Amino acid sequence: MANRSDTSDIWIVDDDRGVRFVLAEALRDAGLSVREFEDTASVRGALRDATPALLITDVRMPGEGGLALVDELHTRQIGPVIVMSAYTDVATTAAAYRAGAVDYLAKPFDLDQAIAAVQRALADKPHAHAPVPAPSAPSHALLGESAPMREVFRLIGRVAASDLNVLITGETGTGKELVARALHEESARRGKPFVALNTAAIPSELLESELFGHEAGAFTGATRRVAGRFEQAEGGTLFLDEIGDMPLILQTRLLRVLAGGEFYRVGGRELIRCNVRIVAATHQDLDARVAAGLFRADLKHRLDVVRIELPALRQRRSDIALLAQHFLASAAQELKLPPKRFSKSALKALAQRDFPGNVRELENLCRRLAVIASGTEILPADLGKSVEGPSGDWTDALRDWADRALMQGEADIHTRAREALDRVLLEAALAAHNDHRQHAAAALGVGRNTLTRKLGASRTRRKS
Ligand SMILES: Nc1ncnc2c1ncn2[C@@H]1O[C@H](COP(=O)(O)OP(=O)(O)OP(=O)(O)O)[C@@H](O)[C@H]1O
Repeated sequence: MANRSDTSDIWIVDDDRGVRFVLAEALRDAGLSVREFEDTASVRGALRDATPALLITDVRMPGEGGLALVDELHTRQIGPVIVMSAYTDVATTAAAYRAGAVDYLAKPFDLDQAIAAVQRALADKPHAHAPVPAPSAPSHALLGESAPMREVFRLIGRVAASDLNVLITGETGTGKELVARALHEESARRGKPFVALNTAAIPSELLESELFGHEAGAFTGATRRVAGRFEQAEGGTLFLDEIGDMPLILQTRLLRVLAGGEFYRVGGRELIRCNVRIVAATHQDLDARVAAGLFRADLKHRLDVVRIELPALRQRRSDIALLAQHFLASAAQELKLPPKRFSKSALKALAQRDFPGNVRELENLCRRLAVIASGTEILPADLGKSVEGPSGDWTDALRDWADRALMQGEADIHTRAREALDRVLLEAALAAHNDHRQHAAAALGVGRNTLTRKLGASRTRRKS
C-alpha cells in the first residue's frame, strides 16, 4: 500500500446518523478532525489508502458488526479504538476489550465523557495485551441496567483480560462473589479453577492451613498432606471474601506470598510456586481499617490495584424490577412450580423498599413468593410487611407482660425485656441466614461485633 497515509482524523462508525452527527460535532468543537462512516464496509474501503488516528465504533450495525473491525485493526496495529454501544452487559463489554478496544462508552453517553475518553486514548500508547479467546457461555448472570451497574460491567470488561488484582467493595449481598466469578469467566484463566474462600467464616487458627495447605504431622489431627486454596486455584482465580477480617498475622503471610509468588505448606519444607490471580472483597471500609491499625497498608496496596465498588440495591432502584422478575421466574423453573408474575403495583412497591440485605434479600423474597403467593399474579399485599417495622400484636403482648410484671413488683424489667428482644431477633436472623453471623448481623442492621457480643451475652445468661 504505497500511497497509504496516516492521518490525524478520528473515524466514527455508526449506522445511526444522529449519533454520528452529535459526536462528530462535539469532537470538531474540541479541535479534532473527523470522518464519518455508516458501516464497516465503507471503513474497510477507506483503510486502503488511509488510517485513522483513532476509531470509534458502534457494535451492532446492519451487515458486519463493529467488533470484527476492532479485531482487525488491533491485529494490524492500527488504532487505538473506542467502542460505543447500548449493550452494556459484561459479555459485550469484555468482548470489546478482548478484541483490543481501549475504552467502552455506554450509550447514551455524555459528550464531555466521550471527548475525555478520546483525548485519553490519543495520549496513551496503544494497549498491547494477549488476545483472549471468547468464553463459550458465561456461567455468571450479572443483571442490571442502572447507570452504576453499567459502569461496573464496563470495569469488569476492562480488567478481566488483565492479571491485575481486584478489590471488590460493597455491602453484604450486593453481588461481590458474582462479580469475582465474572472476572474469572471473562479472563484467559477461564477453564482453570475459581476457588472462593470466606476469610471471616474460618477460625483464624485454621485459616493458614486452609490457604496454604499442610503436611502430614504438621499439627495434631493432620494425618495426611492437604492442598490449600492457593494450590487448588493454580492457574486460576482465588476469591478472598471478607478480606477485611483477616487476622494481622495472616495478612503478613499473604503479603509475602503475593510479593514472592511462592509459599510453604504449614509444616512443609518444599517451596511451592503459584500462579493465581487474587480477587478480594470486603464490606468494610478498608482504608478505615488501615487507619485503625487493623489492616496492613502494604497488603491493601497489593490487593487494591483495581477497585470495583458495588452500589447497594437502594442506590440502583431501577434494577429492582428486572432482578425481581428474573428471580421469580428462575425460582419457579428450578422448583418446577407454575410461573407467576408481579403486578405493576407490586413491582413499584418493591422498588421503594430499602433491602438492607441487598440483592440476596430480594432473591430470597422472590423465592418465597414463588412458593407461597396464592394467585398467579403477585400483588403488593403478598409482599409482606418487612419494611414497616414491628407493630401491633407483639407490642400489645409486651404491654400486657409489662403491666403484669409491674403489678407484681418485679425487678429489672427493662433488662429482661431487652434480653428477650435480642434473643428473639438474633435467633430469627441466624435461622434465616444458616447461622452465618455476618449475614445475620447485616439483616438485622447491626455490626457483626455487636451481634457476637449480644450472642455471647445471651448464651452466658442462658447457661447461668
Ligand atoms: N446483579 C446481579 N444479577 C443477578 N443476581 C445477582 C446480582 N447480584 C447479586 N446476585 C445474586 O444475589 C446473591 C448474593 O450475591 P453474592 O453472594 O455475590 O453477594 P456478596 O456481595 O458476595 O455477599 P456477601 O458479602 O454476603 O458475601 C447471589 O445469589 C447472587 O447470585
